[in-house]
Amino acid sequence: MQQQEQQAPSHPGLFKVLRQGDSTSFSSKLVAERDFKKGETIADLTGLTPGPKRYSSVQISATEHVELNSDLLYLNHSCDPSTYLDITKRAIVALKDIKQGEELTFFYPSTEWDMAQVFDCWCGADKCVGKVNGARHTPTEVLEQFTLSEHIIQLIKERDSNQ
Ligand SMILES: C[S@@+](CC[C@H](N)C(=O)[O-])C[C@H]1O[C@@H](n2cnc3c(N)ncnc32)[C@H](O)[C@@H]1O
Repeated sequence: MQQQEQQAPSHPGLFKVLRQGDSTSFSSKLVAERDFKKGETIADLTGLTPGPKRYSSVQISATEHVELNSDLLYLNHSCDPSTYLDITKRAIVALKDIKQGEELTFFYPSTEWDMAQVFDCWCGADKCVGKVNGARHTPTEVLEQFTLSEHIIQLIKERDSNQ
């Protein structure tokens, strides 16, 4: 899905898009509209549609990618993420207690093996990985610090057994 222009919020009361910059700066973000407890399901992932790998897609298996078709498009990457995408349960889940107004983020290599759009991370976390290009390009000891999707765990095993 392309950048959304002033559409009705997809998840009112849960999170909203904070639009900033222009469409080429990719600087908009998603913020919580209420508090969430660690482990809480923030929302189910519904309305997913299959498609090619793109900057906006999420990988759901070794070979499949989907578009989120909601404000979740604006979920940025962080190396100290506040959420993870539980691909098995099709849900976005809080990784820590989140306060209203805080940004919702996830660790992109937790779902993405080899990303379509590589970028230098702006998160500033102590353990920031720097260049974000997908789990394929990230050392196993770094990935092991994060909550990862089953398909990424499997792909890491295959990579490491071939070395
Ligand atoms: C699906 S978009 C996320 C929403 C995006 N911020 C926007 O305004 O459209 C993914 C893109 O956002 C940017 N992005 C997300 N997280 C980032 C981060 N931690 N550091 C730098 N750029 C990031 C990158 O350009 C990435 O390819």
